Amino acid sequence: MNREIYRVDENNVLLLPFGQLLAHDISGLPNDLVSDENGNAIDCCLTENKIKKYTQCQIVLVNLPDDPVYGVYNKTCTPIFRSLTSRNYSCPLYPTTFINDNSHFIDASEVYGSNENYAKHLRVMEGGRLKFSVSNNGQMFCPFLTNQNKESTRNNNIHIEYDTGDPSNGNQNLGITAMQTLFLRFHNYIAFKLSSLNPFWSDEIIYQESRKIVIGTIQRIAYEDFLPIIIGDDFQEIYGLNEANIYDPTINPSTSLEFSSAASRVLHAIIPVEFNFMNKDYEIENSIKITDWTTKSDLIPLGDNFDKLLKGFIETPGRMVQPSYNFYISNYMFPVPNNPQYTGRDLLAIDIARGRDVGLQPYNKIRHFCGYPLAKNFEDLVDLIHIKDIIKLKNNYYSVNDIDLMVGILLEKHSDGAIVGPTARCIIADAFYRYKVGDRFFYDVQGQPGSFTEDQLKMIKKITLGHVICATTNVDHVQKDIFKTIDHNLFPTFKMKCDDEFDLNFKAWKKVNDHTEL
Ligand code: HEM
Ligand SMILES: [Ca+2]
Repeated sequence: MNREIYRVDENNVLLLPFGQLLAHDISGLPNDLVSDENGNAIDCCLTENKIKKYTQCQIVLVNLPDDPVYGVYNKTCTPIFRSLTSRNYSCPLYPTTFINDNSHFIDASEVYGSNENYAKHLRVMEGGRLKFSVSNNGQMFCPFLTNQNKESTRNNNIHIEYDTGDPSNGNQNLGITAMQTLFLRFHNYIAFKLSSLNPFWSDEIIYQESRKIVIGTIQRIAYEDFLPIIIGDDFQEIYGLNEANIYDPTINPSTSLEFSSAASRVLHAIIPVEFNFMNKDYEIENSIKITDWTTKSDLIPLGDNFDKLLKGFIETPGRMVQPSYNFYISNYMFPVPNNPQYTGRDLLAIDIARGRDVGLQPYNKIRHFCGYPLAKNFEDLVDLIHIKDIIKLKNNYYSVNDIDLMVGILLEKHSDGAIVGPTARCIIADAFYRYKVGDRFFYDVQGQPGSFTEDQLKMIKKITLGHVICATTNVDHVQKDIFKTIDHNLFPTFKMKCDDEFDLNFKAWKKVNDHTEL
């Protein structure tokens, strides 16, 4: 039985995996399993470990005995781990810095890796291509790692893990794995096109040029198709995010923890209960519930599943952002099959705990930072939060200054044209502004070494996620507004055939002189 009744959105499910891909481009806080002196995994839920013994056990979640879900399983503790910090050897005292495993820039690090060694490891070193595995029916996937080669960190029931630029998250669920696959294929597709146009190019030139195009494509989709849905067209304009990009070396392009550990996670609310596998006739052939699909990465290369999964993303209406996550993700995330003891987790509880782990300022301070009055009491929150929610806050927090950032921004009324409220919108816009203006290699920056030519830029600006899907899968129709649900019966003309409309031409990369180096 589906325990979840939720409002659906005009946006489709595809917004979710693309959003997650982007989220893990800019951040990945390592919070590894804790081991003892002998390297054995430690159970943070054992009484003696719960609070003091191991620093990383300090944020275990204590579940109350009357918890409607965990109470039934007599599960009084959920083991989660503190994020790792970096050592600071300098003299003056600085606040603790949290390690980010992924490069902060939006640079497709989830496809190429965040350091040179890993980037090399992912390459074939021939024809500019990335390594890949081939399924039984000849389709390309991220390289398969079997459990014999690499032990699954999450669940030893997974038969395949994929080698991606973001090893910690690329295997987390079918959605993100599908996006990793899509962009791996897109890289190799471009590499093939460029090497056909310029047969004299070396592996290195083809790899770097293809990589630049993939990064440019992800950046363009992020700013022109994805972000306006999240923060609203008007706000994006007012914030200066649509202006011609002039690199400013004084802008810090690092990921802020307010963004990665709170504002971006508001989009966890759009995680649906199920993913649908849909065939060419728009029939749902199979649906996988959240409690299952986080552990089913081996489903993707079977038969036509990959195409059907993408079709399902495009055609299924998404979940609306609302102040709660779906029932399954907030109770049963990452279950361990065949384990008689219930072990699911609560993503929302983890998000709140993570905010405390990394020391986020409370909601009241951040909303003030975003230009709203500092609330002196709960009632002052009424400008941004509905009165019925203020009452709930009052029942759960002692002071208005205690409200967790994650909780406050989830409860804010959505801003006009946006799917988040004013404080989340402000943090998200700030992050995207800095990723763009502070990035010397952002795709539309001109006059830097390696900047695209005018013709190349024109071409990049045309590439939508629809083009990427058409170029790399057997999905046959996509819509121009790729993140909107379009009813193919009511609006058949909004759907375009991949063959006709989504051709990609890379002639702007053709070098006339065989000796020209890029
Ligand atoms: C099926 C979909 C998703 C699942 C199952 C999922 C699950 C998770 C989990 C388990 C974490 C780590 C929590 C922690 O220990 O702190 C996480 C972190 C995060 N998620 Fe999601 N997520 C999903 C989709 C998304 C989406 C759509 C976004 C945003 C657009 C997003 C943004 C983030 C961010 C920014 C982090 C923090 C990354 C870091 O700094 O480590 N996630 N997510
Ligand atoms: Ca990155």
